[in-house]
Amino acid sequence: MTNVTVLGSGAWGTTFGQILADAGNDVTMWAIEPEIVADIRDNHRNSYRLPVVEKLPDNMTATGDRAEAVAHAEIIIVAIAAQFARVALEEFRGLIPHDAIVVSLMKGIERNTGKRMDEVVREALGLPENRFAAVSGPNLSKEIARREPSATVVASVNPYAAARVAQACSTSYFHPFTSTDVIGLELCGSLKNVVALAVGMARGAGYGENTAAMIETRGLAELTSLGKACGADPKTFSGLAGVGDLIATCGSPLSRNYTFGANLGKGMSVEEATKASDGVAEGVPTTATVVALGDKLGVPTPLAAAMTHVLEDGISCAQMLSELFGTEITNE
Ligand SMILES: NC(=O)C1=CN([C@@H]2O[C@H](COP(=O)(O)OP(=O)(O)OC[C@H]3O[C@@H](n4cnc5c(N)ncnc54)[C@H](OP(=O)(O)O)[C@@H]3O)[C@@H](O)[C@H]2O)C=CC1
Ligand SMILES: O=C(CO)COP(=O)(O)O
Repeated sequence: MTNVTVLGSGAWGTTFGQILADAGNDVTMWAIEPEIVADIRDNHRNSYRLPVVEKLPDNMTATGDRAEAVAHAEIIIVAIAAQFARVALEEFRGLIPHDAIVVSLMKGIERNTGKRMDEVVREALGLPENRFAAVSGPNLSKEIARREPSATVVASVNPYAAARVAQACSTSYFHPFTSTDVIGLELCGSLKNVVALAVGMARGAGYGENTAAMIETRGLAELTSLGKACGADPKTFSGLAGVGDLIATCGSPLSRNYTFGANLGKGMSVEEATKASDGVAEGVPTTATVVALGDKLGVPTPLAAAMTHVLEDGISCAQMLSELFGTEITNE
């Protein structure tokens, strides 16, 4: 049994808390909103962010007090919307036990710095690399909340930390694999959201399997070249966190990114799609950072570039696809 604290009680944070509790750990959820804290602590529910679960496990509680939340934590999980992670975590600096492992579940890139979540978490908390792990994979929260079988990847440069986190979140329905490729894992999770926005948009506009497969495959190629240029292990891109998550996210209306894109494809504006979204669609703020990263590293990112024109200039799905093709015939 391990004391685990989850910072952020959104859909995935709460679901992951349930996994950890099912695995036999004592779980403390932290949320910024007092009514979410009270709901989890007193009613064993999170009716605000995860109403699909009727009763959360008994070994799962909540607090809104930062110091109390992390005081006895051996593992601290971070599941906060990526653009707010830094500001939220800076409040925990100095409160984290000196030997706790900190784990990011987040899938996004910080908009004003272009930094990955491993970098943001470590900078905000002053955390050494060997106490950080990232978790990413095809993990649609609502399916896992219903305890449907699924798998994920836990990556850390410290194999002991990865194994410890994997052990803590291993249940009969949730199977973690380990990896040392933190950069690859972070990029897979962040970039597949951009691809899911585009696939969702094509679906919303009424296009079928060929168009979806074309966007997914070109998106994977983009993700792989950018990842390689950042120093990721190319094998990660064909694994669960890469192709696996791409298949899940691009194929499901349970994905907020897919749904956001689908709403754009049906004719909603970015503002309307944001209002309609059931939680954070991380691909939206991440798309422009992908283009900037590609520019910096000299890697073409035609899909992300076309999607920035959707998000910033409101171009249609047909225009986005025509931008993606370009005018030249090239080698695949
Ligand atoms: N849902 C999923 O299926 C999966 C999600 N992820 C990733 O996990 C991360 C969290 O996703 P998810 O839980 O689903 O998102 P939700 O939209 O359900 O929740 C977002 C969370 O961020 C918190 N938050 C936002 N701003 C702040 C702030 N300033 N300070 C503190 N907390 C803040 C919210 O708090 P509050 O509720 O109080 O507003 C909430 O707990 C994302 O990066 C996502 O990509 C990864 C795998 C699967
Ligand atoms: O990352 C996810 C599935 O692996 C969840 O995707 P969304 O954030 O688009 O809902």
